[in-house]
Amino acid sequence: MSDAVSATEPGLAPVPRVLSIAGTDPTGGAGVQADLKSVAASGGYGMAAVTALVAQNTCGVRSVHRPPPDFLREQLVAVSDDVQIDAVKIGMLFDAEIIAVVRAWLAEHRPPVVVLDPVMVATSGDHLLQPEAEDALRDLLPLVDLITPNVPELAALVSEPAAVTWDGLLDQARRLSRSTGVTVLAKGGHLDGDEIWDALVDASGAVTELSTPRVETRATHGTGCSLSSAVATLRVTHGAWQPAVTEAKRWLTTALRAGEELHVGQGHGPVSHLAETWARAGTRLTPARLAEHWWAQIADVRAEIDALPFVRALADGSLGDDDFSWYLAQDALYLGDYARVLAEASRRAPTVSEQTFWAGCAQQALVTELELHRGWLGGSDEPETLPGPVTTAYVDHLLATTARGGYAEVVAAALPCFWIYADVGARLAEHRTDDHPYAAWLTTYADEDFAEATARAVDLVSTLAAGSTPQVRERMFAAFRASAVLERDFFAAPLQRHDGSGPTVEG
Ligand SMILES: Nc1ncnc2c1ncn2[C@@H]1O[C@H](COP(=O)(O)OP(=O)(O)O)[C@@H](O)[C@H]1O
Ligand SMILES: Cc1ncc(COP(=O)(O)OP(=O)(O)O)c(N)n1
Repeated sequence: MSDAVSATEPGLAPVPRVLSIAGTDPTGGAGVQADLKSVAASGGYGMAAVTALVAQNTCGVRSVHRPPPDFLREQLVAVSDDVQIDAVKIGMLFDAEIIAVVRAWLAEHRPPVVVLDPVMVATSGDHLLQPEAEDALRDLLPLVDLITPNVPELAALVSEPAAVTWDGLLDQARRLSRSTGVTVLAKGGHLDGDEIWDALVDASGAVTELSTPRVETRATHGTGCSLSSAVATLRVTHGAWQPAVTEAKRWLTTALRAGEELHVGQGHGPVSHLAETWARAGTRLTPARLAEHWWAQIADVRAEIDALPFVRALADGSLGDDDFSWYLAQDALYLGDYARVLAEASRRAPTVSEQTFWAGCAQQALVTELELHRGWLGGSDEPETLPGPVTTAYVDHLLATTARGGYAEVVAAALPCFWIYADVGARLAEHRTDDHPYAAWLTTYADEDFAEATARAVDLVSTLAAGSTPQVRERMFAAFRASAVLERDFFAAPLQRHDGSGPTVEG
């Protein structure tokens, strides 16, 4: 049975239908293009009526074409004649004639939620509202439910110089809210500091402050547009401003953090509106990239293994017989339980092909265990050596993962024994010479079937991880890394047992 949530499952909140009334940005970072992505990322259905066409990119505005105001009226009426609008976000209005059209339409239709981002001057310094239209914009304010000015916009709306302190900004926001009767979201992004403060201020003077760490990035184009349209959408879902703003800011911070990954433009690039959605769906993950990433994430452990005295002594042949035999005995003990874990992976496997693969690996682990006893350890099928603390810790980790975790975590925990062993083994095998004391053992590392099984195991686990939720993927990686650390300790144990130091399992 699929565990996907049906798009029409009872109990889900209805999808907010959100109309953006704004200008355009052909590079997609600001204006209606940003609004549509922000609405979608916030769970809404986005619509757009265009006020002005702006030739701009991440470096600045080149020119503005304002279509006849009547055509904006036609767009608005076409939407409202047909669609029940749950929220409106208003952005760039450009001049008094456009403002008059929006004002008349709002007065007639009164959508339940109206958010106004009083766009005036772009970061590049270009005017997106003609200065002589500021009075018309002020007159529009009482018709909206939330105003979201940045520092210079708030200053312009209260006809004062820009605030330079947080208290100064709050004071202006209080006065704007009191004079208009409208809640204000004052944005402090233009003030200095490692923390960015924003505040919701309502007409009664009540203030809710919200802070986020400043994201060090050049990708800040369109943050105001994106935040206001996300807030409009989330206000419909949550029914109140504070949770809507809190959620929108959390989302925007993630989008800001991922903005530079988009490599859009040479100036101030856009935020990555859908970063969170892509991460949740694993859209940008391929099994190959994930495998590369996991391998890189254990580079420290792999380097420590290569530097271990045991591995070096095995390579140059200086390893003592006793230590070598002890290592083989521990390996045999480990393999007996490792085979049980692989058999359990086979039992839980979702496809016959995976079931067969893990069952084959379990059988091979047992064959190798028997070969160790009968060949290398000279005789009995029964172990004579007791498991050392690292062997016990490693086996306990695998068995606990099997007991508590799902299939995905079990196979992730099982992977380092293939992958690290094959990797270290391939390098050790290069040291084989005819007179090497461990020549026969080093030959076993070059086994082609094991290399093939390792490649299949890496592919199966990385495919599973790439298709899992971030939570499951995180648990898989934790199980994988813990096994990698225990692999290291397993290689360290034969010589460490002489100096009494124990395993160094990470918490
Ligand atoms: N570098 C940043 N790190 C974190 N949040 C930011 C950053 N820049 C802007 N923001 C947030 O984005 C929103 C809009 O920012 P702001 O720069 O104040 O307005 P505008 O984009 O309208 O000029 C605010 O909520 C602000 O806190
Ligand atoms: C069409 C259009 N609308 C608004 C803006 C300004 O966007 P904003 O979110 O205030 O972001 P920046 O000015 O910081 O990019 C715009 N550039 N274009």
